[in-house]
Amino acid sequence: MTTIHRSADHPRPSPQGTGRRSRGGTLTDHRDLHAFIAGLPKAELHVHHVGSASPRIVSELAARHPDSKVPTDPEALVDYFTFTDFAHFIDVYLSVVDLIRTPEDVRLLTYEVARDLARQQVRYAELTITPFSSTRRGIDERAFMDAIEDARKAAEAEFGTVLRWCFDIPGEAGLESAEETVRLATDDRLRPEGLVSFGLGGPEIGVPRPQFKPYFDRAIAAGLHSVPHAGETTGPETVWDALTHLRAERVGHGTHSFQDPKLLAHLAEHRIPLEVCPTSNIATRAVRTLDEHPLKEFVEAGIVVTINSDDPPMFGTDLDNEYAVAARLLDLDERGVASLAKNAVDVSFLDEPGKARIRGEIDAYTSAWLAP
Ligand SMILES: O=C(O)c1cccc(C(=O)CC[C@H]2O[C@@H](n3cnc4c(=O)[nH]cnc43)[C@H](O)[C@@H]2O)c1
Ligand SMILES: [Zn+2]
Repeated sequence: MTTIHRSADHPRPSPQGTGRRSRGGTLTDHRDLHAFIAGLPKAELHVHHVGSASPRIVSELAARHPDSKVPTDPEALVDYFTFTDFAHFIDVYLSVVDLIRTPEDVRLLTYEVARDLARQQVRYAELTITPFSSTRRGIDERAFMDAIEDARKAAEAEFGTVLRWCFDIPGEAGLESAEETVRLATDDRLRPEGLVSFGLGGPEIGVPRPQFKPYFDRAIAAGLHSVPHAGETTGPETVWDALTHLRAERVGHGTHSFQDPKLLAHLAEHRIPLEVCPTSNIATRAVRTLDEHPLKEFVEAGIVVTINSDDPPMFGTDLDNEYAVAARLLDLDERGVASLAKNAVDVSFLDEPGKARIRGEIDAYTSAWLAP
């Protein structure tokens, strides 16, 4: 694993505010900025389905399936969700995947994840789902698609949160998983209405990106957008591979891009956004401390960045906290945070009327907040 080590160590990340100009020209207390973020309409572009299972959802699933090794007690879950490295994170992640055994589990998870997003004023989310992990565990493919679609429609009607899907290949599971994922994503009889993109997740070490080119070609030919993870735990060459071979339109993480100035310039020039997930990078130990996170270097290089939560309960975070972290790293006031939130809307795969509606909400909320 390529790990960024640049300054003194810190414990668990905690966003801190600095004085910033705000309402009526006074300095913004960081508590004000947190309150602003909490009410800000947002879009989340990089968040995993199973990785979004809150302690409440995990407990409910574990109670349904008591033979699981996943603890049901929320306090024990905090320890369980402390990772020694990325490989350990994936082991724990798969133990939670093992809790999802029936279409009703899939529906519960999806619907409850939408409820948690709505609580944070998330108006639109692209949820990364790994259908291979469920179908290989015996969930019927038709029932799986119906469960996510049923939850999507209910969530939009009841919470007002629009969900879309990214189906990702769990790369370490091999080309069999790639074939199965692209089949599920492109078969007209199965492909869910909410599916907009195609991804690649799991460990990067020992899982070269180019081998997945034929599967991305098929997904792209079927109208899906390409959004692989790359440069999370390996270097900039993986990001180049994702751009060249997988035709990435956005890059999941892209953290180690900062090691290659030519790559930074390319991402900026071609307006290829990075889906940045700061706390995730600390929790999986891809980056040592938040102060060493390259977010600011990306912005200074002119790259479009979006702020995301990845696997929020597993990383002890949520989207609001990720915006607070970004505000601190980039020294942003309310307008700066609102502009970050609009980046995510702009580069999302939502239709134009939907984007215009959320942009309008962000502007109206920000103006009302800053009004004297
Ligand atoms: O489901 C299986 O049986 C299976 C077998 C072998 C390997 C895998 C995986 O590698 C699954 C990885 C899983 O992790 C998800 N994920 C969540 N957060 C991240 C992240 O920060 N970076 C990369 N992957 C992540 C991803 O969606 C994969 O589904 C599974
Ligand atoms: Zn991810």
